Amino acid sequence: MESITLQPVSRVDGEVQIPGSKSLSNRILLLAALAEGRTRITNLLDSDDVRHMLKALSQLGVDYTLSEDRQTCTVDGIGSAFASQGAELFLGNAGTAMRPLAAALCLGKGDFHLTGEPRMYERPIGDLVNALRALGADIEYLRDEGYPPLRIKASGLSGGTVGIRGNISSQFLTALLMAAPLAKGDLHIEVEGELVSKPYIDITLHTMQSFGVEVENHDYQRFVVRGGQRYRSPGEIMVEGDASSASYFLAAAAIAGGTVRVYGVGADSVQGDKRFAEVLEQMGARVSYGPTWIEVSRGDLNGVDLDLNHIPDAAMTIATTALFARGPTAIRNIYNWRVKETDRLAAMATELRKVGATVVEGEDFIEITPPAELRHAAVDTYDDHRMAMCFSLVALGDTPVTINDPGCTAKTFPTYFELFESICER
Ligand SMILES: O=C(O)C1=C[C@@H](OP(=O)(O)O)[C@@H](O)[C@H](O)C1
Ligand SMILES: C=C(OP(=O)(O)O)C(=O)O
Repeated sequence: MESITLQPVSRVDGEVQIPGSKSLSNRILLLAALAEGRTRITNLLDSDDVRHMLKALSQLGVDYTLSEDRQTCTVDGIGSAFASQGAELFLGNAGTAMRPLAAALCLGKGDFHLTGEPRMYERPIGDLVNALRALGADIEYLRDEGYPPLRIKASGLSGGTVGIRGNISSQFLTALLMAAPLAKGDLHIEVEGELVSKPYIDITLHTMQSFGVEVENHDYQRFVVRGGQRYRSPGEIMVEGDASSASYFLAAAAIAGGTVRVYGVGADSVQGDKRFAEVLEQMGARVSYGPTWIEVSRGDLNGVDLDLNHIPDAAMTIATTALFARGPTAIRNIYNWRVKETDRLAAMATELRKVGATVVEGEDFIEITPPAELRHAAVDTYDDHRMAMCFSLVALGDTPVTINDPGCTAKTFPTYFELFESICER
């Protein structure tokens, strides 16, 4: 389908079970593959990013079985690093596959090519490659210096002390941390500069702990991981619902509730994006929590001025929620929006203007002043699932919205538009 037009929605109400977290699904799959023993994973996300990880693991010789709905996966861990000759792994545009696999593959033996979609070749990986090279890895850039595709000739990683820059993507640190226990010696990792997207490191440490590995965390500045270890299967592990995916439903309730309750992510969630609900509350929505759910009801929304570096994905949802607030909203410290699925700062500014907002786009911030009346526009989505999902919220005003290429939500949320419809009243 080329585009979808959502007619104006007068009210939203209901309950939604949010599909599994992308971040947890891909971490758990990788660690289950490396671990000793069999792991039964439930509530796995079925989306493009996860399919890329699954296919890569299969090419690397990992045996697993999937249920018919692909949400239960039993993985037979190999109990060591990967060994393979000439594997070419196509990882689409999945950062959670590219970065962690690049590090994990260096641990083993063999020759690997990591490829992806054109946009993946514009997403930086140089900081991670530099750190891996310092630990003895042989990695070659096959096109542009600092970007995939990569060729890795693996022969193991040494221990030692290594620096990693933190200001572009936390996924570089995540990748090093997850590889570290299988390095030959103890690894001391020092974060250089600001660490962005910090809560994703908690997801990493939590997942490693589920697979039997403890990490010394010195205030997110220095990490120590003992080398020569193995991951151990926890037996069974359930993937939480995706907190970033939940943000669209919670925002819809804040704008046009009724009340919406999302199940799968709640107060007990390990995902930083659960804190999106706090931002809605600051804007004026009513929010309540259970251990595994969050509920939001409509409020009179006011604009906010916030540093949302800790929730970069859910922060995009605030940009379109801002269309329904009184006064301007500023979202700050989000430079790395520019190196994700698209340049999200530029894309967001362009499309918000199309629906009538006044927008200031800074190098690392965006300021949005809502229009008196929203305009019907055909919104371009730039092959970015979050652009498509964020702009669906425009239908909560009095005008329709047309979303071009809605199928791009398949990266993390293939069933998004169906579930969104399930809470809409017209
Ligand atoms: O580690 C992860 O699972 C992720 C980390 C974040 O990326 P950055 O660390 O690049 O901001 C986030 O945007 C991405 O969707 C998932
Ligand atoms: C930035 C994102 O994805 P990735 O895991 O590819 O970095 C995202 O899902 O918003």
